[in-house]
Amino acid sequence: MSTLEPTHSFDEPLAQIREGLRTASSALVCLDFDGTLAPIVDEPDAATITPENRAAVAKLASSPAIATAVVSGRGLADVRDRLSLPITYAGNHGLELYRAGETSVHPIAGKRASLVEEVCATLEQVLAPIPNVRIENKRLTGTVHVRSVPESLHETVHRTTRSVVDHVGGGDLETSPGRRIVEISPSVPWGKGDVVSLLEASCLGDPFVLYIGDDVTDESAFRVIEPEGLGIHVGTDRASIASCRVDSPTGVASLLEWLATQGIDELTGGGGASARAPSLSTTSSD
Ligand SMILES: O=P(O)(O)OC[C@H]1O[C@H](O[C@H]2O[C@H](CO)[C@@H](O)[C@H](O)[C@H]2O)[C@H](O)[C@@H](O)[C@@H]1O
Repeated sequence: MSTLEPTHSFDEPLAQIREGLRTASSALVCLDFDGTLAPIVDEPDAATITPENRAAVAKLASSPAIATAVVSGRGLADVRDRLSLPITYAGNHGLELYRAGETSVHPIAGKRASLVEEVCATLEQVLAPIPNVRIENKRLTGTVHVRSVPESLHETVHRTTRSVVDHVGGGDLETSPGRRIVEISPSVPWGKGDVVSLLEASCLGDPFVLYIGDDVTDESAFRVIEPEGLGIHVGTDRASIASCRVDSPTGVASLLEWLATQGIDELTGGGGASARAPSLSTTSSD
């Protein structure tokens, strides 16, 4: 288990990325959206990728040597609209995937969308008295937001959500935690880690894989890519199994900008445009 403290020199993770890129035939860069490319905000609809992150992802997308994917808990159409860049997108924690012009949906999740719909509709009614609670129906999954709900009512929201999910879903749906949210998903053994493995398997040769994310659902992706690849946790508010971290979406932009310039040169053996080294730090193990 990793802890957030102490942080060490920035040279070690960068050296690992350089080495990984130098010895790989391709690279896969996977990015979470909320809290990674976009700062966390109170209103989910208002989340926006920072201009720096957009510019860096666009640069990465233009490199044939690097496959870039956004892997989000948001619905696929929602997250695609928020970037509108020609890359791969996995929505609903990997239950739906858009790549090379084609969309695929996890077959069991597709069949359980009506249950998610029913849970969301029920929660809209039973949670109506809770101030500022927000229910996001993402078709294959749902999210109950408590960020703006008074702290004293969080436990009520969590308990009510679990109870409705058990009642309507009867074992076909489950709940899991996120950043001031309760996620409602089909109980299938498929998450961000699985979709990242799928993307890795379809890369040319033996790719170097980087995954950058801030939320608990990103941990499954860190688990599948390390130690050959590198997991980068965004934030300072909780422990992560990722061996490296940056402190905010601003730090993510520096790293992506570095990847899109010097990183591509390491991968392709180019001469090297220089970019300022990003502020990466390693996290030590307990
Ligand atoms: O996997 P992600 O792309 O990080 O998506 C996870 C959830 O992100 C969104 O909620 C989070 O961001 C909101 C906007 O900043 C914030 O208000 C909320 O508290 C966060 O949990 C999104 O609304 C969810 O659907 C995603 O599952």
